[in-house]
Amino acid sequence: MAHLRIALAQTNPVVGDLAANSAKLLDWTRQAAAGGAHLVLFTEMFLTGYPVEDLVLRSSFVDASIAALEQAAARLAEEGLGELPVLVGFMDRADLAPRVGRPKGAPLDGAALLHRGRIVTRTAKHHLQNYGVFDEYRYFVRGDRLPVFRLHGVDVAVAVCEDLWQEGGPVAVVGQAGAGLLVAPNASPYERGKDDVRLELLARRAREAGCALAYVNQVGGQDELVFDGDSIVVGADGELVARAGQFREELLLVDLDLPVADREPGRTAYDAGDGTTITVDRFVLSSEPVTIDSPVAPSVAPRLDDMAEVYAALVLGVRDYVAKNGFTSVILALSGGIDSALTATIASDAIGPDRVHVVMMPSRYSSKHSVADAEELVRRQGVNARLVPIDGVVTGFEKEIELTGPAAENLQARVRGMVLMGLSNEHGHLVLTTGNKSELATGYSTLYGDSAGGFAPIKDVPKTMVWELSRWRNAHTDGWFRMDVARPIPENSITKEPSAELSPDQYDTDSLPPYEVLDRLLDDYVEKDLGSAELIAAGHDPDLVARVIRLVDLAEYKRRQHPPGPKITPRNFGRDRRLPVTNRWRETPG
Ligand SMILES: Nc1ncnc2c1ncn2[C@@H]1O[C@H](COP(=O)(O)OP(=O)(O)OC[C@H]2O[C@@H]([n+]3cccc(C(=O)O)c3)[C@H](O)[C@@H]2O)[C@@H](O)[C@H]1O
Ligand SMILES: Nc1ncnc2c1ncn2[C@@H]1O[C@H](COP(=O)(O)OP(=O)(O)OP(=O)(O)O)[C@@H](O)[C@H]1O
Ligand SMILES: NC(=O)CC[C@H](N)C(=O)O
Repeated sequence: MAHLRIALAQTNPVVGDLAANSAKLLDWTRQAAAGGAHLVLFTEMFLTGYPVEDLVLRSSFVDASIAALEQAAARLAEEGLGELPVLVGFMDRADLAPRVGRPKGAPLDGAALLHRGRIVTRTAKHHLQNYGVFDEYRYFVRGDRLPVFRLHGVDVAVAVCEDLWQEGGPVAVVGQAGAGLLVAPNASPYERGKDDVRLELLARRAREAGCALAYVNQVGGQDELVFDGDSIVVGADGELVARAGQFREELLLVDLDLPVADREPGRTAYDAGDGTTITVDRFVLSSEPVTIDSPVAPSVAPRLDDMAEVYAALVLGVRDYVAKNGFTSVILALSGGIDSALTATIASDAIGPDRVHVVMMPSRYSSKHSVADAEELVRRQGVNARLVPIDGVVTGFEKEIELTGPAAENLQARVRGMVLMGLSNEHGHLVLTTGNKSELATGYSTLYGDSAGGFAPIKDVPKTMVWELSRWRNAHTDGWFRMDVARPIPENSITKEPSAELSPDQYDTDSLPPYEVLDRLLDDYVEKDLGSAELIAAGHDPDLVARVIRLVDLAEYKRRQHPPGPKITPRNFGRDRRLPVTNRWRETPG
């Protein structure tokens, strides 16, 4: 057996900030060296951040990525870290003709090994995923080389993220070619339940590859995606060896006993089992074995439960959107209802209540308890609050333009939106909008009113889960919240019947079915894409199916104008679900 101590750098890069990401590479490599690591692994496209979307189409950005890689190799050596091999993701360019409509030089989702001031080898993602939130085929060409480098007598193979998720390709080739360790840089966004899927997948791939597998994942928020980290090492038998924490940065050091390499260096082409050929390039970096005098105990971070995971994703999504976009404070409208209460709580936990500003804006239809519930939240959390009664503005507007029915009702929501945007302009706060997924699905919000804002923390949270999360948060005071308050949400906001309070005695259930019924139907229609016949066969009421499908379909234009917010379900409104706005296809006639 040979030994290796590997360091998994589960870090939070910033998209487009090559200088900051390079500085982080240096800093974390220094820490890994201090920890006695023999190899450091960074995440997929770490130098550029992930996903960079149409920045890939800018030749200048690809050039900058390659230049940053070259500079990083030199800088590591200058800083005395050259002896420690570093595997890092970056954007590369292939020696290929580009596909139609794309820039010259065909971009690659690449990874490189840096050692002694040089780029020792490069590889690139082979499987280009083009489903869900991903568009890799739009951007990249397929990698067709698989490096296997010998490090202290162990053969180490490299595969990039999606290459683990597909049958055939790099994993199948490692199985044929042989290696002692497979390492994989990843940028795998969070959604509910994905951590269990990942662990099972990695166990299976390790067995297929016939070697241990080290999986390092990005952490942090990037627009509507949240990366959860949760880096994992499994043995060749698929058994879990080590696991990093979720939703936080961590340098995970793992000691591994691995088989001594016995294959000859050289280049060999393999049938990848997916209709392609992959060339394995086996070479020696170092053959001398190492001993590990004081082994590190294998660390398996405790798992968050399901609601804790979702809550952590929302908090991190808000924290990183705020910080990475240069804001220091947020503002939102606080009604005393549960949506704005939960949004305020997430914001307080993300950036601290001293940086959260709430505005209470009662109208003539606001109930007494709404104002009292909002004030109670302010008292519990210590957020900055101001009261702006909107009746005078609404009445002034009505004097000039006569509006009736829904047009008059929406005016209140729009005046509130205007107040928020005014205060945002004046003080530089980011406006958080409070709509949940059930409302977004059915179009139950006022355009340029309560949907106005820059970021939408709970837009992917169905209303029934809004209550669940609120109860969960009131029962927990974990150390990673930036607000150290027990039971931050007034119980009355959780238990009262939901109402838009845009007209007298108005309740959501006047126009919508109970949320338990609605959310089940929305899940089947939006997330599972069932057609109307399948929905009825699944037990949903036929009249309700027709009504809800119509509401969902007609609200596409509102969703298209809604701000981004963190994805937590397998299918969010945004990158996961792209429908035409101008669209006459209907599941049900009418
Ligand atoms: N295809 C299309 N493409 C682009 N724009 C389109 C459009 N169809 C309509 N429009 C525009 O959209 C307007 C209608 O949308 P909008 O102005 O929003 O108004 P609308 O959807 O008619 O009314 C808002 C609804 O949301 C409910 N609401 C409001 C506020 C808060 C809550 C809550 O409980 O949280 C619920 C309220 O009770 C009402 O049912 C039209 O007047 C038109 O200007
Ligand atoms: N009186 C109010 N003061 C301040 N903001 C309000 C007020 N009424 C509504 N809002 C804002 O408009 C959003 C839409 O709220 P609305 O009361 O219409 O129903 P909701 O969707 O159930 O939300 P919530 O549960 O937060 O009340 C609220 O989340 C809040 O941001
Ligand atoms: N960046 C990637 O290649 C990620 C793809 C992969 N299926 C995932 O979510 O985890």
